[in-house]
Amino acid sequence: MYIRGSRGIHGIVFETKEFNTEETCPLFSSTHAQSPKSRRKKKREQGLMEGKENGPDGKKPGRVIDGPTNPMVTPLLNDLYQFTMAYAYWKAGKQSERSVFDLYFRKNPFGGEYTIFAGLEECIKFLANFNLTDEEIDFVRDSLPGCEEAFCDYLRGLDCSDVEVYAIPEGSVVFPKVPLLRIEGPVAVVQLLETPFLNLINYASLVATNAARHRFVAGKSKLLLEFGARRAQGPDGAISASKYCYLGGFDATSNVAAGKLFGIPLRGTHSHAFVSSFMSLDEIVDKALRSSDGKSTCEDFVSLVQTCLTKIQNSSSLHGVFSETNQSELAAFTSYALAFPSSFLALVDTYDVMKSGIPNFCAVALALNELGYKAVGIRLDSGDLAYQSTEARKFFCAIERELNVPDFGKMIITASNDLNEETVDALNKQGHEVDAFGIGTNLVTCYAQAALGCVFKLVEINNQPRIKLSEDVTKVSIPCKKRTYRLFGKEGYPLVDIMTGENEPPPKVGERLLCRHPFNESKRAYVVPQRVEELLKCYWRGNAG
Ligand SMILES: Nc1ncnc2c1ncn2[C@@H]1O[C@H](COP(=O)(O)OP(=O)(O)OP(=O)(O)O)[C@@H](O)[C@H]1O
Ligand SMILES: O=P(O)(O)OC[C@H]1O[C@H](OP(=O)(O)OP(=O)(O)O)[C@H](O)[C@@H]1O
Ligand SMILES: O=C(O)c1cccnc1
Ligand SMILES: [Mg+2]
Repeated sequence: MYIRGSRGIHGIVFETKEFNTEETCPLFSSTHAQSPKSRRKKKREQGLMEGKENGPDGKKPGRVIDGPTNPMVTPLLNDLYQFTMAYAYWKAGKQSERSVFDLYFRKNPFGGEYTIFAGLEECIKFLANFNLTDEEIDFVRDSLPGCEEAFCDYLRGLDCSDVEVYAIPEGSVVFPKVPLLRIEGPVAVVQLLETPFLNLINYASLVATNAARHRFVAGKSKLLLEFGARRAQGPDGAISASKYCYLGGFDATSNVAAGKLFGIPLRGTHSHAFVSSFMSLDEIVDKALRSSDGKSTCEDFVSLVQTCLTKIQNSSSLHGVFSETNQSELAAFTSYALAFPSSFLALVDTYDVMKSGIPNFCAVALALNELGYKAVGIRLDSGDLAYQSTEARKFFCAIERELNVPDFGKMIITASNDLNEETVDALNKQGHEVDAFGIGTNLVTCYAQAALGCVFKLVEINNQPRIKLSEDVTKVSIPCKKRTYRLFGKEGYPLVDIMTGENEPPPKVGERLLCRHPFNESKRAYVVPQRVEELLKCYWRGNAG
Protein backbone atom coordinates (compact mmCIF):
# COMPACT_ATOMS: atom_id res chain seq x y z
CA MET A 1 0.00 0.00 0.00
CA TYR A 2 1.63 3.24 -1.15
CA ILE A 3 1.38 6.05 1.33
CA ARG A 4 3.74 8.88 0.79
CA GLY A 5 6.80 9.40 -1.33
CA SER A 6 9.77 10.63 0.65
CA ARG A 7 11.22 12.28 -2.42
CA GLY A 8 9.98 15.60 -1.15
CA ILE A 9 12.90 15.51 1.24
CA HIS A 10 15.31 14.16 -1.35
CA GLY A 11 18.76 15.55 -0.77
CA ILE A 12 18.07 17.09 2.60
CA VAL A 13 20.21 15.69 5.33
CA PHE A 14 18.26 16.08 8.51
CA GLU A 15 20.36 16.43 11.57
CA THR A 16 17.64 15.84 14.08
CA LYS A 17 18.81 14.01 17.14
CA GLU A 18 17.39 10.52 17.19
CA PHE A 19 16.93 8.83 20.49
CA ASN A 20 15.44 5.42 20.88
CA THR A 21 16.01 4.65 24.48
CA GLU A 22 17.19 6.52 27.50
CA GLU A 23 20.51 4.74 27.26
CA THR A 24 21.25 5.83 23.74
CA CYS A 25 20.50 9.49 24.35
CA PRO A 26 22.39 11.34 27.02
CA LEU A 27 19.89 14.15 26.52
CA PHE A 28 17.25 12.18 28.34
CA SER A 29 19.26 10.28 30.86
CA SER A 30 17.97 12.60 33.53
CA THR A 31 17.85 11.32 37.03
CA HIS A 32 16.00 14.42 38.15
CA ALA A 33 12.55 13.67 36.79
CA GLN A 34 10.06 13.69 39.65
CA SER A 35 7.56 10.92 40.13
CA PRO A 36 4.00 12.14 39.77
CA LYS A 37 2.47 10.74 42.93
CA SER A 38 3.84 9.24 46.07
CA ARG A 39 2.09 5.95 45.36
CA ARG A 40 3.63 5.71 41.95
CA LYS A 41 6.96 6.61 43.43
CA LYS A 42 6.61 3.94 46.05
CA LYS A 43 5.76 1.40 43.42
CA ARG A 44 8.90 2.26 41.53
CA GLU A 45 11.02 2.24 44.65
CA GLN A 46 9.78 -1.26 45.34
CA GLY A 47 11.03 -2.14 41.87
CA LEU A 48 7.61 -3.22 40.69
CA MET A 49 8.19 -1.56 37.35
CA GLU A 50 11.54 -3.20 36.90
CA GLY A 51 12.03 -5.29 33.83
CA LYS A 52 9.19 -3.74 31.88
CA GLU A 53 11.03 -1.31 29.69
CA ASN A 54 11.73 -2.39 26.18
CA GLY A 55 14.19 -0.93 23.73
CA PRO A 56 13.37 -0.73 20.04
CA ASP A 57 14.10 -4.44 19.86
CA GLY A 58 11.64 -5.14 22.64
CA LYS A 59 14.44 -6.32 24.93
CA LYS A 60 14.12 -5.69 28.63
CA PRO A 61 17.13 -4.07 30.20
CA GLY A 62 15.54 -4.72 33.57
CA ARG A 63 15.50 -1.38 35.30
CA VAL A 64 13.13 1.19 36.68
CA ILE A 65 11.73 3.85 34.36
CA ASP A 66 11.17 7.38 35.64
CA GLY A 67 7.72 8.91 35.34
CA PRO A 68 6.95 11.58 32.74
CA THR A 69 8.98 14.80 33.00
CA ASN A 70 5.83 16.73 33.89
CA PRO A 71 4.20 15.40 37.08
CA MET A 72 0.83 16.61 35.77
CA VAL A 73 0.93 13.78 33.24
CA THR A 74 -1.25 11.24 35.08
CA PRO A 75 -4.14 9.05 33.89
CA LEU A 76 -6.43 11.95 34.80
CA LEU A 77 -4.82 14.12 32.12
CA ASN A 78 -7.56 12.75 29.96
CA ASP A 79 -10.87 13.60 28.37
CA LEU A 80 -13.82 12.58 30.49
CA TYR A 81 -15.14 10.46 27.66
CA GLN A 82 -12.22 8.04 27.95
CA PHE A 83 -13.42 7.22 31.46
CA THR A 84 -17.10 7.07 30.51
CA MET A 85 -16.21 4.69 27.66
CA ALA A 86 -14.01 2.62 29.96
CA TYR A 87 -16.98 2.32 32.32
CA ALA A 88 -19.37 1.41 29.52
CA TYR A 89 -16.90 -1.18 28.11
CA TRP A 90 -16.65 -2.63 31.60
CA LYS A 91 -20.46 -2.70 32.05
CA ALA A 92 -20.76 -4.48 28.70
CA GLY A 93 -18.07 -6.98 29.69
CA LYS A 94 -15.92 -5.78 26.77
CA GLN A 95 -13.12 -4.12 28.74
CA SER A 96 -10.53 -6.81 27.98
CA GLU A 97 -11.24 -7.23 24.28
CA ARG A 98 -7.96 -7.07 22.42
CA SER A 99 -7.84 -3.85 20.44
CA VAL A 100 -5.38 -2.24 18.06
CA PHE A 101 -5.20 1.55 17.70
CA ASP A 102 -3.07 3.59 15.28
CA LEU A 103 -1.74 7.03 16.18
CA TYR A 104 -1.07 9.14 13.09
CA PHE A 105 -1.51 12.61 11.58
CA ARG A 106 -3.22 13.51 8.34
CA LYS A 107 -1.23 16.40 6.89
CA ASN A 108 2.30 17.72 7.27
CA PRO A 109 2.41 20.98 9.24
CA PHE A 110 3.50 24.44 8.05
CA GLY A 111 2.48 23.61 4.47
CA GLY A 112 5.57 21.41 4.38
CA GLU A 113 6.65 18.03 3.11
CA TYR A 114 7.76 16.31 6.28
CA THR A 115 7.26 15.98 10.02
CA ILE A 116 9.69 15.11 12.79
CA PHE A 117 8.23 12.57 15.20
CA ALA A 118 8.74 13.38 18.89
CA GLY A 119 7.24 12.61 22.28
CA LEU A 120 7.68 8.83 22.32
CA GLU A 121 9.95 8.67 25.32
CA GLU A 122 7.44 10.55 27.48
CA CYS A 123 4.69 8.14 26.34
CA ILE A 124 6.76 5.16 27.45
CA LYS A 125 7.48 6.85 30.80
CA PHE A 126 3.75 7.38 31.18
CA LEU A 127 2.94 3.74 30.34
CA ALA A 128 5.58 2.41 32.67
CA ASN A 129 4.10 4.30 35.59
CA PHE A 130 0.43 4.01 34.68
CA ASN A 131 -1.77 3.49 37.68
CA LEU A 132 -4.60 5.36 39.37
CA THR A 133 -4.15 6.42 42.98
CA ASP A 134 -6.98 6.02 45.49
CA GLU A 135 -7.58 9.77 45.37
CA GLU A 136 -7.80 9.71 41.60
CA ILE A 137 -10.22 6.78 41.69
CA ASP A 138 -12.38 8.66 44.19
CA PHE A 139 -12.49 11.58 41.80
CA VAL A 140 -13.43 9.35 38.85
CA ARG A 141 -16.19 7.74 40.99
CA ASP A 142 -17.60 11.21 41.74
CA SER A 143 -17.38 12.23 38.10
CA LEU A 144 -19.28 9.25 36.64
CA PRO A 145 -22.99 9.18 37.42
CA GLY A 146 -24.02 5.87 39.00
CA CYS A 147 -20.50 4.48 38.99
CA GLU A 148 -20.43 1.03 40.62
CA GLU A 149 -17.82 0.24 43.25
CA ALA A 150 -16.70 -2.83 41.32
CA PHE A 151 -15.55 -0.52 38.49
CA CYS A 152 -13.39 1.33 41.01
CA ASP A 153 -11.85 -2.01 41.99
CA TYR A 154 -11.20 -2.64 38.32
CA LEU A 155 -9.52 0.75 37.97
CA ARG A 156 -7.43 0.08 41.07
CA GLY A 157 -5.87 -2.96 39.39
CA LEU A 158 -5.20 -1.28 36.06
CA ASP A 159 -1.72 -0.97 34.61
CA CYS A 160 -0.17 -1.37 31.16
CA SER A 161 1.17 -4.87 31.61
CA ASP A 162 -1.19 -6.12 28.86
CA VAL A 163 -0.34 -3.32 26.47
CA GLU A 164 2.13 -3.46 23.59
CA VAL A 165 3.46 -0.39 21.81
CA TYR A 166 5.22 -0.38 18.46
CA ALA A 167 6.58 2.95 17.26
CA ILE A 168 8.79 4.72 14.77
CA PRO A 169 11.98 5.89 16.53
CA GLU A 170 11.73 9.35 18.06
CA GLY A 171 13.43 11.98 15.90
CA SER A 172 12.55 10.22 12.62
CA VAL A 173 11.22 12.01 9.56
CA VAL A 174 7.63 10.79 9.19
CA PHE A 175 4.71 11.25 6.82
CA PRO A 176 0.93 11.53 6.96
CA LYS A 177 -1.29 8.48 7.57
CA VAL A 178 1.57 6.13 8.40
CA PRO A 179 1.12 5.08 12.05
CA LEU A 180 3.68 6.66 14.34
CA LEU A 181 2.55 4.28 17.05
CA ARG A 182 0.53 1.08 17.05
CA ILE A 183 -0.95 0.42 20.46
CA GLU A 184 -2.39 -3.00 21.28
CA GLY A 185 -4.14 -4.07 24.45
CA PRO A 186 -7.39 -4.33 26.40
CA VAL A 187 -9.74 -1.83 24.82
CA ALA A 188 -10.64 0.00 28.05
CA VAL A 189 -6.99 0.52 28.99
CA VAL A 190 -5.83 1.60 25.53
CA GLN A 191 -8.75 4.00 25.36
CA LEU A 192 -7.38 5.67 28.49
CA LEU A 193 -4.05 6.19 26.69
CA GLU A 194 -5.53 8.14 23.77
CA THR A 195 -5.60 11.64 25.19
CA PRO A 196 -2.32 11.53 27.15
CA PHE A 197 -0.47 10.04 24.15
CA LEU A 198 -1.90 12.63 21.76
CA ASN A 199 -1.05 15.36 24.23
CA LEU A 200 2.53 14.13 24.56
CA ILE A 201 3.06 13.70 20.81
CA ASN A 202 1.14 16.51 19.09
CA TYR A 203 3.05 19.53 20.36
CA ALA A 204 6.35 17.65 20.64
CA SER A 205 6.26 16.68 16.96
CA LEU A 206 4.98 20.08 15.85
CA VAL A 207 7.69 22.07 17.60
CA ALA A 208 10.42 19.58 16.64
CA THR A 209 9.31 19.99 13.02
CA ASN A 210 9.30 23.76 13.40
CA ALA A 211 12.84 23.59 14.77
CA ALA A 212 13.96 21.34 11.91
CA ARG A 213 12.49 23.77 9.39
CA HIS A 214 14.37 26.65 11.01
CA ARG A 215 17.54 24.56 10.90
CA PHE A 216 16.97 23.81 7.22
CA VAL A 217 16.53 27.46 6.27
CA ALA A 218 19.39 28.68 8.48
CA GLY A 219 21.83 26.08 7.16
CA LYS A 220 24.07 23.60 8.91
CA SER A 221 26.81 26.01 9.85
CA LYS A 222 24.69 28.47 11.86
CA LEU A 223 24.29 28.27 15.59
CA LEU A 224 20.61 28.07 16.54
CA LEU A 225 19.59 29.16 20.02
CA GLU A 226 16.13 28.64 21.46
CA PHE A 227 15.11 31.74 23.45
CA GLY A 228 11.42 30.95 23.94
CA ALA A 229 10.85 30.42 27.67
CA ARG A 230 9.30 33.86 28.23
CA ARG A 231 6.85 33.51 25.35
CA ALA A 232 5.99 29.81 25.53
CA GLN A 233 2.50 28.59 26.39
CA GLY A 234 3.06 28.10 30.10
CA PRO A 235 5.73 26.15 31.97
CA ASP A 236 5.20 22.86 30.13
CA GLY A 237 5.27 24.72 26.81
CA ALA A 238 8.65 26.16 27.72
CA ILE A 239 10.22 22.91 28.91
CA SER A 240 8.80 20.89 26.03
CA ALA A 241 9.88 23.51 23.50
CA SER A 242 13.45 23.43 24.76
CA LYS A 243 13.55 19.63 24.72
CA TYR A 244 12.04 19.19 21.27
CA CYS A 245 13.75 22.14 19.58
CA TYR A 246 17.02 20.54 20.60
CA LEU A 247 15.78 17.27 19.10
CA GLY A 248 14.75 19.17 15.96
CA GLY A 249 18.22 20.55 15.37
CA PHE A 250 18.77 23.56 17.64
CA ASP A 251 22.15 23.77 19.32
CA ALA A 252 21.27 25.20 22.70
CA THR A 253 18.63 26.83 24.88
CA SER A 254 18.49 29.77 27.25
CA ASN A 255 16.12 27.74 29.49
CA VAL A 256 18.09 26.78 32.58
CA ALA A 257 15.52 24.24 33.80
CA ALA A 258 15.74 22.41 30.47
CA GLY A 259 19.52 22.43 30.75
CA LYS A 260 19.27 20.79 34.16
CA LEU A 261 16.53 18.31 33.26
CA PHE A 262 17.83 17.13 29.90
CA GLY A 263 21.47 18.18 29.70
CA ILE A 264 20.76 20.54 26.78
CA PRO A 265 23.65 23.02 26.30
CA LEU A 266 22.85 26.42 27.80
CA ARG A 267 23.68 29.65 25.99
CA GLY A 268 22.81 33.29 26.45
CA THR A 269 23.91 36.89 26.20
CA HIS A 270 22.54 39.79 28.27
CA SER A 271 19.60 42.15 27.93
CA HIS A 272 19.08 45.86 27.32
CA ALA A 273 18.36 46.27 31.03
CA PHE A 274 21.96 45.47 31.87
CA VAL A 275 23.17 48.17 29.48
CA SER A 276 20.72 50.81 30.59
CA SER A 277 21.33 50.08 34.26
CA PHE A 278 24.75 51.81 33.99
CA MET A 279 25.33 55.57 33.97
CA SER A 280 29.10 56.03 33.67
CA LEU A 281 32.50 54.37 33.93
CA ASP A 282 32.86 55.90 37.40
CA GLU A 283 30.47 53.25 38.68
CA ILE A 284 33.07 50.55 38.14
CA VAL A 285 34.86 50.11 41.45
CA ASP A 286 36.90 46.95 41.06
CA LYS A 287 38.88 47.67 37.90
CA ALA A 288 41.53 44.97 38.16
CA LEU A 289 41.66 42.04 35.72
CA ARG A 290 44.16 39.21 35.69
CA SER A 291 45.56 38.20 32.33
CA SER A 292 44.27 34.95 30.87
CA ASP A 293 47.52 33.13 31.67
CA GLY A 294 47.29 34.36 35.28
CA LYS A 295 50.84 35.78 35.10
CA SER A 296 49.99 39.47 35.40
CA THR A 297 47.22 41.80 36.52
CA CYS A 298 45.94 44.91 34.80
CA GLU A 299 45.08 47.18 37.73
CA ASP A 300 42.90 49.53 35.69
CA PHE A 301 41.00 47.67 32.99
CA VAL A 302 38.72 50.71 32.53
CA SER A 303 41.66 52.91 31.41
CA LEU A 304 42.84 50.13 29.12
CA VAL A 305 39.40 50.08 27.49
CA GLN A 306 39.49 53.86 27.06
CA THR A 307 42.93 53.66 25.46
CA CYS A 308 41.65 51.03 23.05
CA LEU A 309 38.64 53.18 22.17
CA THR A 310 40.98 56.09 21.36
CA LYS A 311 43.06 53.75 19.19
CA ILE A 312 39.96 52.82 17.21
CA GLN A 313 38.95 56.47 16.95
CA ASN A 314 42.37 57.36 15.59
CA SER A 315 42.63 54.54 13.08
CA SER A 316 42.46 55.80 9.51
CA SER A 317 39.85 53.46 7.99
CA LEU A 318 37.53 53.60 10.98
CA HIS A 319 37.79 57.34 11.27
CA GLY A 320 34.46 58.98 10.54
CA VAL A 321 32.28 55.98 11.32
CA PHE A 322 31.59 57.35 14.80
CA SER A 323 32.56 60.21 17.10
CA GLU A 324 31.57 60.01 20.77
CA THR A 325 30.17 56.69 21.94
CA ASN A 326 27.66 56.27 24.73
CA GLN A 327 29.67 56.11 27.97
CA SER A 328 26.99 54.33 30.00
CA GLU A 329 27.00 51.56 27.38
CA LEU A 330 30.80 51.45 27.53
CA ALA A 331 30.54 51.10 31.32
CA ALA A 332 28.09 48.21 30.97
CA PHE A 333 30.30 46.38 28.45
CA THR A 334 33.43 46.93 30.54
CA SER A 335 31.69 45.70 33.64
CA TYR A 336 30.37 42.62 31.82
CA ALA A 337 33.85 41.85 30.50
CA LEU A 338 35.25 42.10 34.03
CA ALA A 339 32.68 39.49 35.08
CA PHE A 340 33.16 37.23 32.03
CA PRO A 341 36.54 37.95 30.44
CA SER A 342 36.66 34.57 28.66
CA SER A 343 33.17 34.69 27.20
CA PHE A 344 32.46 38.34 26.53
CA LEU A 345 29.47 38.87 24.24
CA ALA A 346 27.65 42.23 24.12
CA LEU A 347 24.19 43.37 23.06
CA VAL A 348 25.05 46.35 20.89
CA ASP A 349 21.75 47.91 19.88
CA THR A 350 20.62 49.73 23.03
CA TYR A 351 21.59 53.18 21.70
CA ASP A 352 23.08 53.15 18.21
CA VAL A 353 24.65 50.05 16.70
CA MET A 354 27.27 51.59 14.41
CA LYS A 355 27.91 54.87 16.23
CA SER A 356 28.15 53.43 19.71
CA GLY A 357 27.51 49.71 20.28
CA ILE A 358 30.06 48.32 17.84
CA PRO A 359 32.96 50.71 18.67
CA ASN A 360 32.32 50.26 22.39
CA PHE A 361 32.30 46.50 22.00
CA CYS A 362 35.51 46.60 19.96
CA ALA A 363 37.25 48.75 22.57
CA VAL A 364 36.44 46.23 25.30
CA ALA A 365 37.31 43.29 23.05
CA LEU A 366 40.70 44.87 22.19
CA ALA A 367 41.43 45.50 25.86
CA LEU A 368 40.62 41.86 26.62
CA ASN A 369 42.83 40.83 23.73
CA GLU A 370 45.76 42.66 25.29
CA LEU A 371 45.32 40.49 28.37
CA GLY A 372 45.21 37.33 26.30
CA TYR A 373 41.42 36.85 26.17
CA LYS A 374 39.28 36.43 23.03
CA ALA A 375 35.90 38.14 23.02
CA VAL A 376 33.06 36.00 21.66
CA GLY A 377 30.98 38.54 19.74
CA ILE A 378 27.84 40.64 19.65
CA ARG A 379 24.05 40.37 19.57
CA LEU A 380 21.81 42.52 17.38
CA ASP A 381 18.16 42.71 18.47
CA SER A 382 16.49 45.33 16.29
CA GLY A 383 16.58 47.09 12.95
CA ASP A 384 17.75 45.69 9.63
CA LEU A 385 19.69 42.62 10.67
CA ALA A 386 21.15 41.97 7.19
CA TYR A 387 22.56 45.49 6.88
CA GLN A 388 23.74 45.79 10.47
CA SER A 389 25.45 42.40 10.54
CA THR A 390 27.25 43.24 7.30
CA GLU A 391 28.39 46.63 8.59
CA ALA A 392 29.48 45.10 11.89
CA ARG A 393 31.53 42.46 10.07
CA LYS A 394 33.23 45.15 7.95
CA PHE A 395 34.14 47.02 11.12
CA PHE A 396 35.58 43.88 12.77
CA CYS A 397 37.60 43.07 9.64
CA ALA A 398 38.88 46.65 9.44
CA ILE A 399 40.12 46.39 13.02
CA GLU A 400 41.78 43.06 12.28
CA ARG A 401 43.61 44.69 9.36
CA GLU A 402 44.36 48.11 10.85
CA LEU A 403 45.32 47.09 14.32
CA ASN A 404 46.71 43.74 13.34
CA VAL A 405 44.56 41.61 15.66
CA PRO A 406 44.34 38.08 14.29
CA ASP A 407 40.81 36.63 14.01
CA PHE A 408 39.10 39.84 15.13
CA GLY A 409 37.06 39.70 11.92
CA LYS A 410 35.65 36.31 12.93
CA MET A 411 33.70 37.72 15.87
CA ILE A 412 30.38 35.86 16.27
CA ILE A 413 27.38 37.93 15.26
CA THR A 414 24.14 36.81 16.89
CA ALA A 415 20.77 38.11 15.70
CA SER A 416 17.41 38.03 17.45
CA ASN A 417 14.07 39.88 17.37
CA ASP A 418 10.92 38.14 16.21
CA LEU A 419 12.79 35.84 13.85
CA ASN A 420 11.07 33.04 11.99
CA GLU A 421 11.60 30.89 8.91
CA GLU A 422 10.59 33.70 6.58
CA THR A 423 12.86 36.35 8.12
CA VAL A 424 15.83 33.98 8.14
CA ASP A 425 15.11 33.15 4.51
CA ALA A 426 14.81 36.87 3.67
CA LEU A 427 18.15 37.52 5.38
CA ASN A 428 19.75 34.72 3.36
CA LYS A 429 18.45 36.23 0.14
CA GLN A 430 19.74 39.70 1.03
CA GLY A 431 23.11 38.42 2.24
CA HIS A 432 24.10 38.78 5.87
CA GLU A 433 26.91 38.08 8.30
CA VAL A 434 24.92 36.49 11.12
CA ASP A 435 26.54 33.40 12.68
CA ALA A 436 23.93 32.62 15.32
CA PHE A 437 20.18 33.10 15.50
CA GLY A 438 18.34 33.45 18.81
CA ILE A 439 14.71 32.50 18.19
CA GLY A 440 11.87 32.56 20.69
CA THR A 441 8.23 33.45 20.10
CA ASN A 442 7.65 32.17 16.56
CA LEU A 443 9.52 28.96 17.24
CA VAL A 444 8.05 27.81 20.53
CA THR A 445 4.48 28.98 20.01
CA CYS A 446 4.52 27.42 16.53
CA TYR A 447 2.97 30.65 15.38
CA ALA A 448 2.63 29.45 11.78
CA GLN A 449 0.44 26.45 12.76
CA ALA A 450 -1.21 25.85 16.09
CA ALA A 451 -1.46 22.04 16.17
CA LEU A 452 -0.33 18.97 14.26
CA GLY A 453 -3.67 17.16 14.45
CA CYS A 454 -2.51 13.66 15.38
CA VAL A 455 -5.39 11.22 15.88
CA PHE A 456 -5.79 7.86 17.62
CA LYS A 457 -8.06 5.44 15.78
CA LEU A 458 -9.33 1.91 16.42
CA VAL A 459 -8.24 -0.28 13.49
CA GLU A 460 -8.89 -3.76 14.85
CA ILE A 461 -10.71 -5.48 17.72
CA ASN A 462 -10.73 -9.20 18.52
CA ASN A 463 -8.74 -9.74 15.30
CA GLN A 464 -11.50 -8.07 13.28
CA PRO A 465 -10.69 -4.95 11.24
CA ARG A 466 -12.48 -1.70 12.06
CA ILE A 467 -12.91 1.39 9.92
CA LYS A 468 -14.23 4.88 10.55
CA LEU A 469 -16.05 6.23 7.50
CA SER A 470 -16.36 9.90 6.72
CA GLU A 471 -17.81 12.16 4.05
CA ASP A 472 -14.37 13.69 4.05
CA VAL A 473 -12.19 10.99 2.45
CA THR A 474 -9.08 12.27 4.23
CA LYS A 475 -10.76 11.37 7.51
CA VAL A 476 -11.53 7.74 6.63
CA SER A 477 -9.36 5.53 8.84
CA ILE A 478 -7.24 2.75 7.37
CA PRO A 479 -8.34 -0.53 8.98
CA CYS A 480 -6.31 -3.54 10.17
CA LYS A 481 -3.22 -4.12 12.19
CA LYS A 482 -0.42 -3.05 9.92
CA ARG A 483 3.27 -3.29 9.32
CA THR A 484 5.06 -0.30 7.83
CA TYR A 485 8.26 -0.14 5.80
CA ARG A 486 10.50 2.53 4.37
CA LEU A 487 11.92 1.59 0.99
CA PHE A 488 15.26 3.00 -0.09
CA GLY A 489 16.56 3.46 -3.63
CA LYS A 490 19.93 2.94 -5.28
CA GLU A 491 21.52 6.12 -3.95
CA GLY A 492 20.46 5.33 -0.44
CA TYR A 493 17.63 7.87 -0.32
CA PRO A 494 14.23 6.87 1.00
CA LEU A 495 11.72 6.48 -1.84
CA VAL A 496 8.44 5.67 -0.21
CA ASP A 497 6.80 4.52 3.03
CA ILE A 498 4.39 1.62 2.64
CA MET A 499 1.86 -0.10 4.88
CA THR A 500 0.94 -3.76 4.58
CA GLY A 501 -1.40 -6.04 6.46
CA GLU A 502 0.27 -7.69 9.42
CA ASN A 503 0.51 -11.09 7.75
CA GLU A 504 1.40 -9.96 4.25
CA PRO A 505 4.95 -10.85 3.16
CA PRO A 506 7.41 -7.98 3.68
CA PRO A 507 8.85 -6.15 0.65
CA LYS A 508 12.03 -7.79 -0.62
CA VAL A 509 15.22 -6.10 -1.69
CA GLY A 510 15.53 -6.13 -5.49
CA GLU A 511 11.94 -7.28 -6.02
CA ARG A 512 9.51 -5.03 -7.89
CA LEU A 513 6.59 -3.94 -5.75
CA LEU A 514 3.39 -2.17 -6.76
CA CYS A 515 2.69 0.61 -4.26
CA ARG A 516 -0.76 2.15 -4.27
CA HIS A 517 -2.08 5.29 -2.64
CA PRO A 518 -4.73 4.29 -0.10
CA PHE A 519 -7.31 6.83 -1.29
CA ASN A 520 -6.26 7.86 -4.77
CA GLU A 521 -6.41 4.98 -7.25
CA SER A 522 -4.54 6.93 -9.90
CA LYS A 523 -1.50 7.32 -7.69
CA ARG A 524 0.54 4.17 -7.92
CA ALA A 525 4.14 3.30 -8.60
CA TYR A 526 6.39 0.31 -9.08
CA VAL A 527 9.34 0.39 -6.71
CA VAL A 528 12.39 -1.85 -6.57
CA PRO A 529 13.84 -1.31 -3.10
CA GLN A 530 17.57 -1.56 -2.50
CA ARG A 531 17.01 -1.52 1.25
CA VAL A 532 13.93 -2.14 3.34
CA GLU A 533 13.53 -0.83 6.88
CA GLU A 534 10.64 -1.85 9.10
CA LEU A 535 9.43 1.37 10.71
CA LEU A 536 7.43 0.20 13.71
CA LYS A 537 9.68 -1.22 16.39
CA CYS A 538 8.62 -2.62 19.73
CA TYR A 539 9.04 -0.14 22.60
CA TRP A 540 6.72 -1.72 25.15
CA ARG A 541 5.82 -5.34 25.38
CA GLY A 542 3.87 -5.41 28.62
CA ASN A 543 4.19 -8.77 30.28
CA ALA A 544 4.56 -10.68 27.07
CA GLY A 545 8.27 -11.36 27.59
N1 LIG B 1 16.90 42.49 6.63
C1 LIG B 1 15.75 42.02 7.06
N2 LIG B 1 14.91 41.42 6.22
C2 LIG B 1 13.72 40.94 6.63
N3 LIG B 1 13.29 41.03 7.89
C3 LIG B 1 14.10 41.63 8.79
C4 LIG B 1 15.36 42.14 8.41
N4 LIG B 1 15.92 42.67 9.51
C5 LIG B 1 15.06 42.51 10.53
N5 LIG B 1 13.96 41.87 10.11
C6 LIG B 1 12.76 41.51 10.87
O1 LIG B 1 11.93 42.65 10.80
C7 LIG B 1 11.26 42.84 12.03
C8 LIG B 1 11.62 44.21 12.57
O2 LIG B 1 10.62 44.52 13.43
P1 LIG B 1 10.44 45.91 14.10
O3 LIG B 1 10.62 46.96 13.08
O4 LIG B 1 9.19 45.86 14.90
O5 LIG B 1 11.64 45.84 15.08
P2 LIG B 1 12.58 46.99 15.42
O6 LIG B 1 11.88 48.29 15.44
O7 LIG B 1 13.75 46.88 14.54
O8 LIG B 1 13.00 46.55 16.89
P3 LIG B 1 12.21 46.69 18.24
O9 LIG B 1 10.83 47.15 17.96
O10 LIG B 1 12.29 45.31 18.85
O11 LIG B 1 13.04 47.69 18.99
C9 LIG B 1 11.68 41.73 12.94
O12 LIG B 1 10.73 40.69 12.88
C10 LIG B 1 13.00 41.26 12.34
O13 LIG B 1 13.27 39.90 12.58
O1 LIG C 1 11.87 37.87 19.64
P1 LIG C 1 11.90 36.43 20.05
O2 LIG C 1 12.06 35.52 18.88
O3 LIG C 1 10.75 36.06 20.94
O4 LIG C 1 13.27 36.22 20.89
C1 LIG C 1 13.43 36.49 22.22
C2 LIG C 1 13.36 37.98 22.50
O5 LIG C 1 13.37 38.13 23.88
C3 LIG C 1 14.27 39.16 24.26
O6 LIG C 1 13.74 40.42 24.41
P2 LIG C 1 12.21 40.82 24.54
O7 LIG C 1 11.48 40.41 23.31
O8 LIG C 1 11.66 40.34 25.83
O9 LIG C 1 12.30 42.39 24.52
P3 LIG C 1 12.56 43.26 23.22
O10 LIG C 1 11.40 43.04 22.32
O11 LIG C 1 12.62 44.64 23.74
O12 LIG C 1 13.82 42.78 22.64
C4 LIG C 1 15.31 39.16 23.15
O13 LIG C 1 15.95 40.36 23.05
C5 LIG C 1 14.53 38.78 21.95
O14 LIG C 1 14.08 39.91 21.28
O1 LIG D 1 20.40 35.20 26.27
C1 LIG D 1 19.79 35.94 25.52
O2 LIG D 1 20.34 36.74 24.76
C2 LIG D 1 18.28 35.86 25.49
C3 LIG D 1 17.61 34.95 26.22
C4 LIG D 1 16.23 34.91 26.16
C5 LIG D 1 15.57 35.78 25.38
N1 LIG D 1 16.25 36.67 24.66
C6 LIG D 1 17.59 36.72 24.71
MG1 LIG E 1 11.47 41.24 21.27
